[in-house]
Amino acid sequence: MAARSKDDLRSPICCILGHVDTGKTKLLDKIRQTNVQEGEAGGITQQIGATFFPLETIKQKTAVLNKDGSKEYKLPGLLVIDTPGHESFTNLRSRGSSLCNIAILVVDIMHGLEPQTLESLKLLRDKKTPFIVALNKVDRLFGWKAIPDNSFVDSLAHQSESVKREFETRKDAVITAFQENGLNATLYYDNKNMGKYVSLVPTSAHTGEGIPDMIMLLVELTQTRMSERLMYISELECTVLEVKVIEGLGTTIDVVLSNGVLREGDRIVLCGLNGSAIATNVRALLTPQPLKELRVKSAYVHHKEVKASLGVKIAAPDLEKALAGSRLMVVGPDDDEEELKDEVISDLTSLLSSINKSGHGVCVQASTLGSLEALLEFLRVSNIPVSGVNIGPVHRKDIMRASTMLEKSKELACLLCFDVKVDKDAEQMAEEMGIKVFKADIIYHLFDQFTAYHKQLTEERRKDQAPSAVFPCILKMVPGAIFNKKDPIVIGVDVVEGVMKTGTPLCVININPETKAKEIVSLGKITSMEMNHKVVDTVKKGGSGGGVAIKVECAVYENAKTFGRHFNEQSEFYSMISRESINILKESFRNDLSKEEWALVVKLKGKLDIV
Ligand SMILES: Nc1nc2c(ncn2[C@@H]2O[C@H](COP(=O)(O)OP(=O)(O)OP(=O)(O)O)[C@@H](O)[C@H]2O)c(=O)[nH]1
Repeated sequence: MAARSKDDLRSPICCILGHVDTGKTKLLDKIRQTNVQEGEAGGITQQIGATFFPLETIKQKTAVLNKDGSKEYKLPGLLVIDTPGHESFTNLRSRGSSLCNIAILVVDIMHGLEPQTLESLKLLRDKKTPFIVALNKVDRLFGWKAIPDNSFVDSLAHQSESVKREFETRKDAVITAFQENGLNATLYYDNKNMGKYVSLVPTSAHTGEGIPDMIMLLVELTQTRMSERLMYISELECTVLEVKVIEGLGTTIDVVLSNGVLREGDRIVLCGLNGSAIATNVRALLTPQPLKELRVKSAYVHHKEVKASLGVKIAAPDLEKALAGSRLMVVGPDDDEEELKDEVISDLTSLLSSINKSGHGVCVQASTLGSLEALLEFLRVSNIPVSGVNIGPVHRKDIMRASTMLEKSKELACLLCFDVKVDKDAEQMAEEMGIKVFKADIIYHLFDQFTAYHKQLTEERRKDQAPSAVFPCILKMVPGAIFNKKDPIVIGVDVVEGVMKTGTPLCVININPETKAKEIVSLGKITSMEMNHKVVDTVKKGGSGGGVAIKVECAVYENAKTFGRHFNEQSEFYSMISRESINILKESFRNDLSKEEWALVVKLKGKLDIV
């Protein structure tokens, strides 16, 4: 255990999340913009997938809020995870809390809460990650007068009454929207209870206003509310962000070291794409060259040892199949390598075990372990079964896997792709085989696409099956209402039970006078119905009033049945259901029948001896 001295404090790791175009990148750029003179010690350093702000920079950036010098700074710095491309972004969103101590959820003050804001919010709450909300783009309030890089409170005080009013209205709308999503939020300077309320920091990534407030809040929140344990270097905690091929280095992994120390030559284990763990030795630990040394030939600085928290590139053999989102562990002198391998791979296997063992479900594909986890959880909650998963770009073999569902269920013969590329061959193959491929960068868009497709297929199937669907009914003849005795039979009936539809085949049950055996006699199908001189196609129990005239036609003339011989005024007429027709009802018309009508299906099944 490292000594609990100030040298061993680690910097908190901060992620930025939010809906597209809210200004995440711009905010990052703005806080990265350095006032530190070139070459001055303690400057901001760009790391792999992250930017490090040393204490000195933090002090400078928050100076407008600390004019009397009363603020206390206990941190060595702050590591802000960059979210340049989409891939690492989703990775961080889904794996967020495992490497992120605090998050900034960016909301565009002009747009309020947007779909992805809610998705990010859910993730932060699920993972119990503390966060603040940057209410960005305040400079877009009509008539805003910018005071660059100023504290927000002071800037607001300089605005006209109408700007202040617009700010209040928009801020209140955001607070209400958060409330509707079960979250208490308030302006950070009104927040007296950080445990209960989330702080809103108004910012402008364009003018820099509110950015001192945001950084100060991050500092205060992390140093007061983060447990000491998290702050001190203890066990190694390291997460693979991205797997990248770099000329001259081969396949490398970009990792965030969130706790502990990594050394050149360390034996490391991590999760592999094919479900087995990778064990290899660190050949090089690399960070980008500081800006002032760009003239140096090599793009990277080599380190013998790196200490949390930071982003670092690892070059090592056998990383081709490394899995983004995976944990990385170091095999210590007392560790059993096999045990560690089992441990890292358990992240993947526990995910895989959550999928449907019966092999009935959609296939899903995601960019990283973290995003796969988020997607599977979403599908589980949405009751969409999953039969196969994979990570990385979609190839032909993934389409093959999805095609095994074609025979069982067309709806489920699809591939839900979250933030992954689909190669051309695979796309063509899917098209030829009739496998639907859905692609989206936002999880619930996949859900929307899938449910829309599901609905469309259900509608198509209902249309196809409608002629074979037999709704249950029991009919009685209205006394004397015989209009035609045979082919077509035309009689007046009442619906005693269930629902009568045009197209329903009818039968009667007679007892053979000699053998006393039960005989089910098919009469033909109802081809038309008329009530009060109007053509109708559905009549429910109790809805037949003074009777419905029905025409029953038999497809084969020789089979035609006659009044007086095969049925009479006392006969009960039944829908002639079958095993097949019941299955169709269950599959496509389940919700069209009431509980009572389903009970009638069971009753008719008994009467007609259907097993
Ligand atoms: N007026 C104003 N515009 C802003 C501000 N922040 C961002 N923008 C603009 O909003 C647009 C989106 O900003 P980005 O920083 O790319 O947004 P993002 O959230 O990173 O977007 P994605 O990476 O697509 O998710 C750009 O045109 C920015 O110039 C702000 O504070 N004020």
